[in-house]
Amino acid sequence: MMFFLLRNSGWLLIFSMSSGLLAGLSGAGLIAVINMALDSKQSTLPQLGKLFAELCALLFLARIGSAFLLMRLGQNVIFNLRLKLSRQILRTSFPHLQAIGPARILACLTQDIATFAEAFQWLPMLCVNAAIIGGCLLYLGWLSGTLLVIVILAIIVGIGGIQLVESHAQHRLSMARESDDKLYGHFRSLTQGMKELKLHELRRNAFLTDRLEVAAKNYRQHYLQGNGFYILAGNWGNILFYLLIGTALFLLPNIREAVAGLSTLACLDVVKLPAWPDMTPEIVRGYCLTILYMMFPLATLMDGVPVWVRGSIALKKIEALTWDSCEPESAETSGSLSFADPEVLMLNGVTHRYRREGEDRPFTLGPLDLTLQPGEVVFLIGGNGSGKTTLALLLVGLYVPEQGEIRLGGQRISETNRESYRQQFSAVFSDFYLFDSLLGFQGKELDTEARVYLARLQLDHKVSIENGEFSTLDLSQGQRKRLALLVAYLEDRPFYLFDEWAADQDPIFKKIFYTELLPLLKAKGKTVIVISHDDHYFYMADRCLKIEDGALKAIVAESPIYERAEEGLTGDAPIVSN
Ligand SMILES: Nc1ncnc2c1ncn2[C@@H]1O[C@H](COP(=O)(O)OP(=O)(O)OP(=O)(O)O)[C@@H](O)[C@H]1O
Repeated sequence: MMFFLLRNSGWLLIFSMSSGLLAGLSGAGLIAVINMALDSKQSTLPQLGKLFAELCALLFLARIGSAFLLMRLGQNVIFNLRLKLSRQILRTSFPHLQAIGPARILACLTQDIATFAEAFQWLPMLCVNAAIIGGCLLYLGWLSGTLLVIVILAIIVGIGGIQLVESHAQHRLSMARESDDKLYGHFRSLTQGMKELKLHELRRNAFLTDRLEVAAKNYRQHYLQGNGFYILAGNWGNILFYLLIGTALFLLPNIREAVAGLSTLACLDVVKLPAWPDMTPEIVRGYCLTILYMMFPLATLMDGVPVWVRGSIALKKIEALTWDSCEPESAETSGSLSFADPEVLMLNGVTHRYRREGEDRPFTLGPLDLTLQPGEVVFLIGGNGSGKTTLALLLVGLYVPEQGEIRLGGQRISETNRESYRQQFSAVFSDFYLFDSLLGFQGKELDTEARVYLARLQLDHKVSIENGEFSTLDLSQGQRKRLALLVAYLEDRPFYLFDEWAADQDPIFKKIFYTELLPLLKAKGKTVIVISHDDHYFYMADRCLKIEDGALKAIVAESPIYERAEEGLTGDAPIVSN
């Protein structure tokens, strides 16, 4: 974690740490002055008082400086991390994001960053307290080298004990974090499957007890064990300091007598034993004061260690989400080749395969060849799981063909121009997402233009648009899909893809979609790919392509399904004729 900080804001970290060190040294200096004042004559008190006031001011300024700098550093790092992570997610290939899964990504964006931020809130305290302890040790060394050795030995024993439990604690906290991922997945099911859970008591109970409760229990268990070890370690360190005070107060002043008594008992030669320091009352008082003064920083340090460890685990977790950030952030930076529209789109021998663990026969789409002409309306039809959406994702460039190639206007689509290629498509997927404003659109006439489409899509009585913001998104699924269509219209791109767009529309709007909106796009020279199960409207397509188990078949005019559609519906007259 420290390397991460140094990499990101090295100078700020160095300044804040130096300031923390100054605070620590001034704190230790204050103890020394107090100790001297307790023992000094009346005549030296004014000088000591002046020194005391100066050290107080220095401590105040250094602590504030260090805390502010570290707070700023922390917030800078969190800000950068949030943006970097979001950018990385957007640059990661779509299949990789699918493989990671939304629960893990969400846990990373919320939980891990929050834990990391929490660790940062401790950082100022950790640094200042570490510096205070350092300063106190220096003062102890100045008081008596022997006492410093004893304290350092105690610290080594303390740290040894802490190390002993730390690996266990860290392991448990890592496991708690793993359980957290699972919990997030269940929380997603809880919020998204609300209706299904409410309607089925047995399912609800099974979900609560077998899934959510188990994951929550695991989390609690690992968290308690992990932090329990830290509590043990913290208190072990604490009691060690009382033992040190006891040693100085009761043992060391009588050490000669105690050693002599013991050696007589053991028949040892006392003269060969090392001489013990003279423990003057001033030294003992200074020593006890310093140890007492060190106890609070030490306890804070101990409390902060698990937070710091959790922060490190969160950071590792963030870094472990190996984003394959190979995609350029924007079409301009991708070294893109521009595509003049309208263009012919060709798929030659394109394949895509899903690999899933434990699956005997992975689904494979293709190899398939397909040519789409500008201004063509093509319907993609086929049974569930036949590969329509997979083909759609390949067409829009979200999936990269494993074999074969895609060409637009003769240009082969590769890593360098894929981002530009994707910008040629407007799509409404069956699992579309609707933003609450017209993000990424510019122009003074945007609201006016959008309002025209709102009226055409019969949404103007439900939604209004002001400065590109929709007044509401609390709409039915069909209405929300119409808004998504409006956004697609405004994008005005050469290729349109609708994945079962009409599935949620009522018969009247279905008819408007197939008989008016699609011909309008065709008239504008757009290439339109429509995934549809509405065989009543297949006659509106220039071509119908059927997918069966990943293989593409063109349905020619003589095909029964096409004929049936043509026979049944040639009488449908468009409602709007422009
Ligand atoms: N992300 C994925 N990982 C693994 N397998 C997948 C994934 N997405 C789809 N599949 C599998 O690929 C096959 C084709 O899926 P696809 O979604 O393309 O079908 P579809 O024709 O659009 O179906 P539907 O009409 O039900 O939407 C299915 O067998 C599906 O289980």
